[in-house]
Amino acid sequence: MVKPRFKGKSTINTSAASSNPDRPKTPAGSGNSMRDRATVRRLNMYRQKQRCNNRGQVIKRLSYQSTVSDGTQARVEPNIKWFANTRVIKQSSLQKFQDEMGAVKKDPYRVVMKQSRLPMSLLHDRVKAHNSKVHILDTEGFETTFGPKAQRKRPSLVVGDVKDLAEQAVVSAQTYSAEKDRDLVTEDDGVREEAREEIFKKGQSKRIWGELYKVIDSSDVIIQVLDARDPMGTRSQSIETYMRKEKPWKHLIFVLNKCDLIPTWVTKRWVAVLSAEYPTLAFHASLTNSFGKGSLIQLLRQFGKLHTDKKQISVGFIGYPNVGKSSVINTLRSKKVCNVAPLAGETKVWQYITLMRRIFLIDCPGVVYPSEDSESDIVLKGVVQVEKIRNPEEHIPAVLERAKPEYIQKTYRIPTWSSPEDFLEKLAMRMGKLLKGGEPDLTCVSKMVLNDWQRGRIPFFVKPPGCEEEHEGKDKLPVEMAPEATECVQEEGATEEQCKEMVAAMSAEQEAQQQQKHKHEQVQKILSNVRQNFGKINVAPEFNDEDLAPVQTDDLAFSDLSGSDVEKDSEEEENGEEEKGDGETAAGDAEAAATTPAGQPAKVEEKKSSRETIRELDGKIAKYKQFLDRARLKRFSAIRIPKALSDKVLTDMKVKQAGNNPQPKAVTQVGKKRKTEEAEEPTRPHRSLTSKQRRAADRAQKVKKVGTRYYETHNVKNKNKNRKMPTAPSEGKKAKRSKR
Ligand SMILES: Nc1nc2c(ncn2[C@@H]2O[C@H](COP(=O)(O)OP(=O)(O)OP(=O)(O)O)[C@@H](O)[C@H]2O)c(=O)[nH]1
Repeated sequence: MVKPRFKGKSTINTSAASSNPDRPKTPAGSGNSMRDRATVRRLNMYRQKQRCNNRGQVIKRLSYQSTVSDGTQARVEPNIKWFANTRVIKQSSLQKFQDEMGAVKKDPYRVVMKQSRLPMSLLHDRVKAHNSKVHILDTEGFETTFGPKAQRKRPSLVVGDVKDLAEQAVVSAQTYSAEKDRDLVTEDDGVREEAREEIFKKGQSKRIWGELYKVIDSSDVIIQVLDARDPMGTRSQSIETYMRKEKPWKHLIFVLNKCDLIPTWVTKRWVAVLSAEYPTLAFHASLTNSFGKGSLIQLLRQFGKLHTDKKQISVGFIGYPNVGKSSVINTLRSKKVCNVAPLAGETKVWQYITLMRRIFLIDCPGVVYPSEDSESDIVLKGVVQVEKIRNPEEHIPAVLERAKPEYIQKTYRIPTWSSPEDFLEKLAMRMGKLLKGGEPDLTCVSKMVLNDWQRGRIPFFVKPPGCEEEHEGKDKLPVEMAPEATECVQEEGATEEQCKEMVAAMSAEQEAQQQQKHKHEQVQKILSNVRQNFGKINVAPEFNDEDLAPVQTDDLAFSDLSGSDVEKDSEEEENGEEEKGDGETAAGDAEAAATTPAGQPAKVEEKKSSRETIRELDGKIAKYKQFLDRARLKRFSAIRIPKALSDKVLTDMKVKQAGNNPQPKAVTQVGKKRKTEEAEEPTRPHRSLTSKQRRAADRAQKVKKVGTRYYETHNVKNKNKNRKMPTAPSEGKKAKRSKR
C-alpha cells in the first residue's frame, strides 16, 4: 500500500537531522541519548549568521535580534528568573561567617577543608584596594599612633641620624673592592672570558637542586658521601649551613668513601678531622670486599631506635657526582639495586630503596655545589664525563701537577718528560696511539689518562690538615669534647654566687640549646657504639714509603700501630665478628689511632731493649702464623690483611733484625724450627697410614676443594662413601689413637 503524501505546507519539520528540534525520537533503551528540544534550539541559535546586502544593510536579522526600530524604548521583563542563579545572604549571616571563618583562618592549628566549596571570597570583601588610603586612626587612637607614647612599629634603620649615615658611607667607601662589584660597568676592551662549556655546569641545574631538596626534605638522616681522595673538595659547606639553620632536627653524617684508594693513616686522619664537625665513618663500597658496612648499618639502626615515634626512618644519600652514593647503597643491600657507573650523572632522579623493615634509603643525583673551581678542578673531581670534554689535553698539566711523578712513572712506565705535551707524546708512542702519518693521538691518550685519574688508577690523595704540624694534645681530644672541657674550666673558676646568677638568667633560648645538647649527647652515645678497625681496609694502589707513613711520625711507632691493627683484625676474623661497638667512639678510635704515633714518646722507645722488641715481634709473628694456620684449616677463601700493612711490618722487622746482629739468628732459627715442625706434621700420619688409606688421601687431594667442603659440611642423604674424604689432620688423629 502506498502511503499518501502530504502536499500542503507544514510547520512540522520531519527531517531526522540532529539540528531539527522536532525530529522523531529514537526508541528508549537504544543507547542514543538525544538532545532535547531546548538544546537543539540553542545550538541552532549559535549557528545562525546575519545576512547583509552588498551595501551592508541587514537583510535577515538573527532570531534574537530585536525587530523594533532604533530609538524605541523597552523594558526588561521584571521576572524572578533573572535572579535564579544567585544566592542571597543576610547581612547578619555575612557578618557571622566573616567573624567565625576569619578566626579559623588565623588560627595556625586549624585547617579549613574544602575551601573551594565555601564562599571564601566573602571573607575578603572588606579588603580595600591597594591604593586606597590607610585609615590608621580608624583602628588605633591618635595617642598610641602619633603621640609621645606611640606604640606603632617604626622601620628599623641601620643608622640613627645623618651623621651616622655619613660615617657609614665613609667606611663602606674604604672597604670597597672593584673586583667584588658585580654591577660595575667597565669599558669593553674587546677581550672577554670564554663562556664555559655546558658540560662544566653539570650537576648544577635547577632540576638537580630540586632533587637534592626533595631528598633532604624526605630524610630523617642525611649522609653526605665524600671522596676520600679529596674530602674537602667534595664537601658542601652551603648544604651543611642550610641543614644547621633550616633543618636542625635532621641528623647529618659523613661517609668517607673510596678509602681503599688512599693510605690507611690518611683515612684515620680525615676521619678524625671530619669527626670534629659531624660524625664520620670510613667506607669502601664493594659488593665482595667492603669496609664499614657493619658500622654504617649499626649506626642507622641506632638512629632508627632514636625515632621510636616513627614507623620507619629514611636515610638520604647526597654528595658530589661520582663519589659513590649508589655504590654505598648497593654495598649496604649487598646487591645491585642502584645503577653504578664510573661516569658522573649516572643517577638521574631520586630513588627509594628498602634496607630493612624500618630503614629506607634514598639515592640522590650528584650535586655540584657553587665554588670557584677551575675547569681542570671540575674534570679531576670526576664531575664531567671524559668522553664529552672537547680538549682533554688541556687538563693533563693539572694531573701531572697533582700526582707524584713516581706514580705517573710507575703507572705509565715513562721515565721522564719535559712538559705535559712531551709526556702525552711519549705515552702515545708507547701505547701505539698514532694518527695518520705517525702523529701521536694526544686527544686519545689524554682521555685515557683522565679516565685513569677519575677511576683511581693513578695514586693520589689530598693530605689531611695537621700533617705538617703534629698537635699532640689537640689531636687526642675528640673535638666534640672540646667545648665541654672549656665549660668545665669555666665552672671551676666561677664562684657559687655567679653560678646561681647564671642559673637564674637561663632563658628559654638556653633551654632550647640544652635540648639540642641533649640530642647531641644522644647521637654521641649512638656513635660510641660504633667502632671501626681501619686495619681492615684493603688499600689497592701501591703507595711509596713516604706516603705510607704519616708525615713527621716515628716509623717504629707506626709499625707498632699497624701491628696492633693486624692483631685486632685477626682476632675479629677468628671470632667471626662484625665490626661491633664496645664503647669506643669512631672518632675517638680514629683519634687514638691517628695520634698514637705522635703520642708515644721517643724516650720510652729508646728504653726498650732490642731484645724486648724482638720478643714482641716474635710474638706477633707467632700469632700471625697461628691465625694463618687456622685459616688454612678452615679453608678461608680470602684473608683480608692489607698488603701495605703486612709489607710494612715485614720491612720493619727486617730493619730491626739487621740492626741487632746476634738476635736475628735466633729469630730465624725459631722460625726455621717452627717451619720444619710444621712441614713434618702433615707427613707424620702418612708414615703410619696403610697403603689403602694413603691412596684415599691422595684422591682426596685431587678432588676440588669446593666438593670436599660440601660433602664434609652437608648432611647429604645418599652420600657416596667413596667420596668421603677425611682430611689429613683427622687421619693423623686416628692414626695416633690406633698407635696408643
Ligand atoms: N675504588 C673504589 N671505587 C668506588 C668506590 N665506591 C664507588 N666507586 C666507583 O666510583 C664510581 C662511581 O660510583 P657511583 O656509585 O655511580 O657514584 P654516584 O655518587 O652514585 O654517582 P652519580 O650517579 O653521578 O651521582 C663507580 O665506578 C664505582 O665503581 C669505592 O669505595 N672504592
